[in-house]
Order: sequence, then C-alpha cells, then structure tokens
Amino acid sequence: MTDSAHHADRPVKAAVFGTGSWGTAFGTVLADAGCEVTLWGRRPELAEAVNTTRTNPDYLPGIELPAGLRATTDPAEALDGADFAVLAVPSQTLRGNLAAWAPLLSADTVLVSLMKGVELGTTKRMSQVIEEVAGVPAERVAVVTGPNLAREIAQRLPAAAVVACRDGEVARRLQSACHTQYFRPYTNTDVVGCELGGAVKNVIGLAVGIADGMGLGDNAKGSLITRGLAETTRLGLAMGADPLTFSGLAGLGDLVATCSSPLSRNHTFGLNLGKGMTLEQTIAVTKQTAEGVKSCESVLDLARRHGVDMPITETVVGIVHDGKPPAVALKELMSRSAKPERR
Ligand SMILES: NC(=O)C1=CN([C@@H]2O[C@H](COP(=O)(O)OP(=O)(O)OC[C@H]3O[C@@H](n4cnc5c(N)ncnc54)[C@H](O)[C@@H]3O)[C@@H](O)[C@H]2O)C=CC1
Ligand SMILES: O=C(CO)COP(=O)(O)O
Repeated sequence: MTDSAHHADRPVKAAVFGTGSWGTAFGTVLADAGCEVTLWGRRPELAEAVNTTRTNPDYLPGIELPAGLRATTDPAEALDGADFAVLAVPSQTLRGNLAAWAPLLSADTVLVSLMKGVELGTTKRMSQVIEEVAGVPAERVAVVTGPNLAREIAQRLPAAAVVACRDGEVARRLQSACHTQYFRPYTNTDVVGCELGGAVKNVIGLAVGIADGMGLGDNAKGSLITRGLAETTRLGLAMGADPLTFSGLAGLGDLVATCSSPLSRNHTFGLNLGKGMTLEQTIAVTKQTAEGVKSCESVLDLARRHGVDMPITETVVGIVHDGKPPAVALKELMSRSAKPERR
C-alpha cells in the first residue's frame, strides 16, 4: 500500500489535470499511496491556495490535503517525469484541453481517465477521445471508476473502485499506485463496460433525483435503479462489453452510491427538477459538473446507433432537453407496453 507506489528505486510520479473535486480527491489518494503528485489547474489563485493552505477551498473545503500533493498552472511542470497523466476535466472539454497537453507527453506516460461522460456529437467514450487526441494505443489508456463520491474519498472514508485497461499489466501498475488503507482498487480489462457504467449511471441518477423530487417513494427508486441497470447492460452488450461488469463496482456499485447520496451532483440536479425548478433555475444553482445533463443526449444517440431501447434515458432527455413536464414523462414511461423482465 503506502510503500507500493514506487517505480524501481524512485516514487511513482503522477500529474492530475483538473483541480476540481475528483481531481483533487484522487490526487490525495495517489499521494497517500506514496506517489509524487502535481495537480494542474487553470486558476493561479487556487493552485496557490492548495500549495500554501493544503486545502482546496473551492471544491473540498475543510479537508486537509497530503504533503505529497502540490499544484501548478503549468502543464509542462505537472507532466515532468510523470508515469501517469490523470485527466479530471469535464467530458465535453477534454478534447480541447488534451490537444494542448498532448505535445508535452513522454512516450511512456500512461493516460488515465477519471471522467464519466460520452462526447456529444461523436458519441465517443473518454478513452477513445484520449487515444485519438494523444495518438496513443488503447494499451496506454486506463480508466478509474466505481462508487467514488469525491468528498467521501477526500475524507478518507473507505471505498472500492475499478482500474480498467486493455493491458492488464498497466491496470495492475495503476492499481498499486492508488491502493491505500481507505481506497481499494480492483483491476478489469473491460474498458467499454467500465466507461459505459460510469456514464450511464449519471443519467439514471438524474432520473432517480427527479423521482425523489416528485416524492415518488422508494419503490420507484428501486425500480429505476434496476431497470436503469437493465438498459445500461443492453447497451453494453450491443457495444461488446462484458455484462458481468454491470453487476460490479462500475455498474451497480456506482449506481447505488449516486442514486442514494446527497453528495451526487446528478442526483441533486434531478431532485431540483423534480421539485419543480425550471431547467434554467437548476443550472443556475449547480456549481459543479453534472455530466448526465449533457451525456444523456450522447448516450441516447449511442443507443439509437446500436438499435437499443433505453426508455429511462429517453425520458431524462425529454425532461432535461425538451422541457417535458416530469409528470407527463412519468405517465408515458408507465404506459409503455407490458413485456417480460429479461428483454
Ligand atoms: N466529483 C465526484 O465525486 C466524481 C467525479 N467524477 C468525474 O470526474 C470528472 C470531473 O468532475 P469533478 O472533478 O467532480 O468536477 P468539478 O466540477 O468539481 O471540477 C471540474 C474541474 O474542471 C475544470 N474545468 C472546467 N471547465 C474547464 C475547461 N473548459 N478547461 C479546463 N478545465 C476545466 C474546473 O475548473 C474544475 O477544476 C467528471 O467527468 C465526473 O463525472 C468521477 C467520480 C467521482
Ligand atoms: O461519479 C460519482 C460517484 O462515483 C459522482 O457522482 P456525481 O457526478 O453525480 O456527483
């Protein structure tokens, strides 16, 4: 654990791009595991605050960050000697961000996605965007996902996670670099399933939030979680994922955490809509990235391209983007034709 994050006779080095809640929290995990970590952020005043107060007052107020974590606004400084370049920016800005950083990457740096979204327009998963923009093979791109609400992790509360890479040995290296007493990563080689699990759970989290806001009860929540997982699995199967991935941490685990936590931005976004706020009002009170708001459209696009029925995702798109009143959307969802459970 703490001693395992060493590469031959030197500590493992990691650059983390994004000084938001998850970038900072995962940087904390890496530093607690013994890595030398440099966070990159856009704003000099936030980098300065991280370095001088050892806190991130904007995203994780009140939580002490480890000494092995420092911040900079210079991407070249962050990447200097990095074994891992960890990406934690919003999914829809990744392409533009990475285009600027890619020329600074060394030939053997492993790129790690922390993001849970699907690119609008291209319907690409984040690892695909990374491969394309950085010009690296799939074997050099890894994904970290699972039930990992950032604030809980930064408070060093226990959690398990999945580290996925097509190359199992790369996944094992990253697993050892981020394994601590409170953070337990498992490896997986099903990158497609792990990424889809993370992206679609945000959409289902919105749906459950809307239902909670409307006061529909816990049976509705259990039904949405289960049928949400069923439609995620259908899409995964059509895209070549291993269906067992969806009953693991990247699927069920993350879905349950997101749908039951007041810390989830997607759940909270849905809750506000369900309580009757307009989309504009909800966006105005949302200060952080709620990926499902944009990714519900790209997930639905993916589903249509693969000929997969995703009624809950379609309902969320109807409410969030087409202005359909939640009560009307609920009626439509409940009036769908009756069918066997396993289909
Ligand atoms: N917060 C959480 O609990 C978890 C978040 N994630 C995923 O991590 C990713 C990042 O989310 P968070 O850190 O939570 O979001 P956040 O909203 O807390 O932070 C986003 C970061 O990206 C930066 N950013 C925003 N627009 C940018 C741009 N145009 N260019 C460069 N940087 C920009 C912000 O300044 C901030 O540092 C998302 O895909 C999210 O789904 C995954 C697991 C847990
Ligand atoms: O992905 C997450 C927990 O695993 C965080 O969920 P939110 O993005 O909804 O806050």
